[in-house]
Amino acid sequence: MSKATPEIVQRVEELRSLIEDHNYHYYVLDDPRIPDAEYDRLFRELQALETNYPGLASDDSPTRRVGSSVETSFDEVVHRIPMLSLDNAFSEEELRDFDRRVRERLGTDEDIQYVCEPKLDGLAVSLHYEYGALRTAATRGDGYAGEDITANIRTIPSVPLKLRGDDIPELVEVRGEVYMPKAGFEELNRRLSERGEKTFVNPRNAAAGSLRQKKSTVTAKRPLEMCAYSVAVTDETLLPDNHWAGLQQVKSWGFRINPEMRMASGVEECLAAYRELMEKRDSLPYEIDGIVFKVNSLEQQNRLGFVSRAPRWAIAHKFPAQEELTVIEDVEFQVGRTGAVTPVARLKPVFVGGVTVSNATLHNMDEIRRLDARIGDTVFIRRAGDVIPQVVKVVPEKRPADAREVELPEHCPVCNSDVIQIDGEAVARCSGGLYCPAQRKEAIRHYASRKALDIEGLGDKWIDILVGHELVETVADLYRLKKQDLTGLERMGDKSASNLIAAIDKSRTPVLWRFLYALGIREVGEATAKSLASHFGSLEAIAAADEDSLQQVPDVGPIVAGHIRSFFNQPHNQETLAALKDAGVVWQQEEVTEGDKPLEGQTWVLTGTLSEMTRDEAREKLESLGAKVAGSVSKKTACVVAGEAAGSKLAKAEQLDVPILDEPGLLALLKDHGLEN
Ligand SMILES: NC(=O)c1ccc[n+]([C@@H]2O[C@H](COP(=O)([O-])OP(=O)(O)OC[C@H]3O[C@@H](n4cnc5c(N)ncnc54)[C@H](O)[C@@H]3O)[C@@H](O)[C@H]2O)c1
Ligand SMILES: [Zn+2]
Repeated sequence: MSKATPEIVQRVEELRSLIEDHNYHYYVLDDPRIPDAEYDRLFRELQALETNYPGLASDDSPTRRVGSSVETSFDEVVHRIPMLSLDNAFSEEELRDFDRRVRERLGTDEDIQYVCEPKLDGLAVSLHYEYGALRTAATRGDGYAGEDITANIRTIPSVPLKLRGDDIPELVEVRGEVYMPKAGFEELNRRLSERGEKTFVNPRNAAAGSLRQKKSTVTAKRPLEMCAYSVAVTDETLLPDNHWAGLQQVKSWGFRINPEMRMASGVEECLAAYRELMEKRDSLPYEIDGIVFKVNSLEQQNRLGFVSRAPRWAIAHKFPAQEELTVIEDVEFQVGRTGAVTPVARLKPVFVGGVTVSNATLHNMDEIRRLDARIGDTVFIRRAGDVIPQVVKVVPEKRPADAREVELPEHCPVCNSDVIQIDGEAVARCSGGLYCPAQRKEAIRHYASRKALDIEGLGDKWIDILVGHELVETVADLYRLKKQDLTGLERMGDKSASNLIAAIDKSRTPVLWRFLYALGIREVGEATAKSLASHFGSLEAIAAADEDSLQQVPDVGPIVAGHIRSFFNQPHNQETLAALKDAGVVWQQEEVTEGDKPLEGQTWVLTGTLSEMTRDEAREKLESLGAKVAGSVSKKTACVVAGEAAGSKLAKAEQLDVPILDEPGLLALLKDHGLEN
């Protein structure tokens, strides 16, 4: 063995202090500064140096100790039996080595019986029960003493406060993992980020942060669960002689144990269990970062014993890391089909979660500001399962001097229309909705939809074909299509081509509100389109109105007015409207069209005096919605409109249980159907 050079001595010192520092951020602050994979590399580098240069070994080294000594406001709990860590295997080879060492130490060639347990990614807790009642709960801390978190533990529903069953030993210690299921983690982070608060990097840190709250009322609101994975009692004869049976005992006392747990005989079965669990990893409702193999026989466990920080009878075979560090090389903006302009980080390619990742979403500008992410920054990338990779954290210490802030582009990178960020909305949008190629299919789909121009047969399939063959770029192109353009396209027969052309043709004379709605202006739904149409009377008037005049219209507030204005301000949208006109599309201010008679088949009765309109006007309006207006009330009457001083007809309606509407009710109904007074 060679003697350590000064460089090596220095590196060992450096690694020790780095690791101590990372331990502090991870275990005490629950806010790691580097991903676990990165930490594990530093740890292994130190382990390797200490093995190669035994002269450098030291009891103070983090490789000999567990966790981090904690100085917190929690009371200290000294562990009766130390709470150790686990050795890791990162490859099949390392697992085989472990199994070989176990057999050598036990002096046997026979297959070892192992219990395979998912390695839940949370934090270890130790629970003490006296006479079956929960007394104290502690975190692992530095392995010898942890924090008293009894009040917080009590808020976790899967922790029994009293053990079930009869012959329970006087003193029982159950250990297990407290963790936060994936769904609860996503939800918690969503809530935190909405409030602009700091989010958790992963479910493990969220679980630790939640359990180590000063106020147990906060912990109670966090979705924590617990699974037991070991048990100890003062009198060992009271327990079965193997780990598996011990866990069944714990289960019978009312604890949850992990349902994926199984037995394996020999290392090959362990490796098979590893592969199977790995397959399942993404579909489990909680995060696991590997599988723990434990020698089942307690007698064998005792013979194997411990080294400084871990038992010799167990090992954690790790899964590929789901978090890694990389660098944001650039941020580009993508335009979605509804015009949302989304920042995407271009990354220095990094292998994470089993694949090479070179892009990650940054969601929106608020998220970038919350993370304080800049181009050039070193960041944590997280890729768990099929979820799109996310930037979860910036490492501020690694920010280069020339890091650049991310700016929202003023113009759509696809169509060059203005990008609009409305106050109070997180998402920025391209305002060239009618023209923008990124929004093309969605714009056509909306234009043709039932409530808009109702072009029968123009569904996703046709839209894909028409756009794919570049026959249609904007909705105006629909009206230039000829049958011969369509026949022969992907299985489209003569008949369906003729039908489509006919359906498009039928849509040339829409009523104004439908046309307005069909334009797909953000936040202009059916009701708003109706209000706008009846208020302004023509598209030209709406296009020319300023934000103040737009806000005169009921249900148009500043946000909607902003969207309308920016839509009509876009030259490309104006061109498309002109092209529609050229193509012979005429929109008309006719209030109710054939087929849009919501009161069809109903008989209404008017009684009493109305203040806002005459009875004749009310009758006309109801008739325009399809109602028949009659003079007397019967069981068949759909509704009676009762104004001031209504008399016998109202009484009759009440007697017959016919619905009654007062004047404000009538006005609201008419307004809903675009009939303003
Ligand atoms: N990113 C950082 O800065 C940083 C710092 C310190 C530690 N870490 C990470 O923490 C880990 C090392 O910490 P560790 O000492 O807690 O070891 P560990 O997490 O690798 O293994 C021990 C722990 O596994 C857990 N566990 C889950 N299921 C279990 C089961 N069925 N049986 C027994 N234990 C089970 C227990 O909480 C136990 O304490 C590494 O993954 C390391 O990357 C990261
Ligand atoms: Zn655009």
